[in-house]
Amino acid sequence: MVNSADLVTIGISAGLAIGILIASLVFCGIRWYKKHSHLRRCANERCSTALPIRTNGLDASIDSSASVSNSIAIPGSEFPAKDSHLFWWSHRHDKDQLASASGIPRYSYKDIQKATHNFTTILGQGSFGPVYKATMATGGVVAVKVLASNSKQGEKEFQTEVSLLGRLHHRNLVNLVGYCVDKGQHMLIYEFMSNGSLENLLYSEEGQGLSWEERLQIALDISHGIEYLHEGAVPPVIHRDLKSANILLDQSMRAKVADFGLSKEEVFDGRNSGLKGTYGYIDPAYISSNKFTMKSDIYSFGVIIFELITAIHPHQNLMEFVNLAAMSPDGADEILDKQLVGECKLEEVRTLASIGHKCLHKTPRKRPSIGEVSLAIARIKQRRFAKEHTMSLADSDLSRMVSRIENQQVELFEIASFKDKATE
Ligand SMILES: Nc1ncnc2c1ncn2[C@@H]1O[C@H](COP(=O)(O)OP(=O)(O)OP(=O)(O)O)[C@@H](O)[C@H]1O
Repeated sequence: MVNSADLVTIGISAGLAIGILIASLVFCGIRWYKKHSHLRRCANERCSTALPIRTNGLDASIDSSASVSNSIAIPGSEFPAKDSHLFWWSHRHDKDQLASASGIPRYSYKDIQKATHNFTTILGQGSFGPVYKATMATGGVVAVKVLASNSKQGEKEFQTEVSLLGRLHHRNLVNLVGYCVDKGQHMLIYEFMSNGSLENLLYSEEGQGLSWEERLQIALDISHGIEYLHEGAVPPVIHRDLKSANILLDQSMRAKVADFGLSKEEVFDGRNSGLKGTYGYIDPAYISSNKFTMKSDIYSFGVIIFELITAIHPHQNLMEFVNLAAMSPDGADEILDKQLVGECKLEEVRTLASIGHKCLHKTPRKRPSIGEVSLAIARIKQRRFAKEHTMSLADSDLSRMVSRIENQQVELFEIASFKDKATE
C-alpha cells in the first residue's frame, strides 16, 4: 500500500520533472527564436547592401550576392584562392573587425603595420602616397596603398573607391581585398601583382622584354577589364586614368587594370588646367570640351596599344610615330619595337595598329566601343589559331602521305627481292 507520504513525494517529483521539461522547452524556444530573427536581420542587411551588377555575358567573377555567400573568386589572384578577402574576414571576425557597407573587410592599423614590417616594404610611390607589399597573418600577400594624410582629395577618393570596388570584381581588374581607416590613416588593400606595371616592363632596364604573344594577350586582357567597367558594371564606370603605369601584371603575366575609382585633381601640363588624367594619355576632345566620356577611355587605350607595339613612352613623342604609321597601310612596320623585328607576324602588328588608330580617332563618336575593340583583338588571336590549326592539319596530311609512300617502297622492294630469288 502506498502511504500518503509516498504520494506526496511522487507528486513533488512528477511536478518537478514537468517543470524542468517546460522550462527547457521555453529555453529552447527562446534560443530558436533569437537565432532565426538574427539570421533574418543579417539576410535583410546583406540584401540591402548588394547592388545589382549586370554581367552582360562578360567573363566577370562578380557575384551580386557575394556578401551573402562569402564566395567571391578572384581568378589568377595570388591571394589565397578559395577564400579571397572574405576568408580573412571570417578569421578576423572574433577580433571585432568591421566590414564596410560593400562587404570589404576592414583591418586595423596594427595589422597593416605588422604585415608591412612597420612600413618598410615599399613597392613604389604614386600620386596618392606610397604602396607597400604586405604579408598578412593568413599568409596572403597584398599591396597596401597608403593615402597621403594631407590629401583632402584622397579622403574623397577613399570613400569612393571602397564603396565602388566592393561591388566590382573581374579577373582583369586589380581587385580590392580590404581597407583600413585607423589612427587617422586611410589605406586601400589590393591583390598583389608580382610582375609590376606594364610601364615598368616596357621601359625599365629590368623589364625582360615582352614577346609579341604576351603583348597581344595584355592588350586583350586590358580591353576585357575596360569592357567590364564600361559594359558590365551597373552603373558603368569610366576609368579616367588609363595608362601603362595603371596596368599591372600577375605571376602568369596576365594584365589587370588598376586604380579605377580614383580620380586626380589636375594634370601636369605646365599650367593648372583642372583636367583629370595623365599627360600623354588624355583625349584631346576632352581637353577642348571638358566632357569625359567612355570614348575618352578608348582614346587612352589607343595610346596603350601603340606603347605595346612600339615600346615608346607617350612622353617621348609617341604620337609623332603614330601619325607617321598612319600614312600607309604597312606604316606600323616602321614603328615596331626593335625587339620584335623578325619575332612576330607583321600582318598581326598592322591589324593591332589599325585598331589603335580607330581608338585614337579625333572624333570621339567615331571611335569603336570597348566591346568592338575586344572582338577585333580576339580575332587576331583566333586567326592565328585557325592558321596554325590548318597548317598542322596540312602537316599531318603530308606525313601520312610520306609514310604511305615509304610503305609502298618497302612492299615494292620485297616483291623485287622475291622475284630475284625466284629467278635464281
Ligand atoms: N597591387 C599592386 N601590386 C604590386 N605593385 C603595385 C600594386 N599597386 C601598385 N603597385 C606599385 O606601386 C607603385 C605605385 O603605384 P600607384 O598606383 O600608387 O602609382 P602609379 O599608378 O605609378 O602613379 P599614379 O598614382 O600617378 O597613377 C607602382 O610602382 C606600382 O607598380
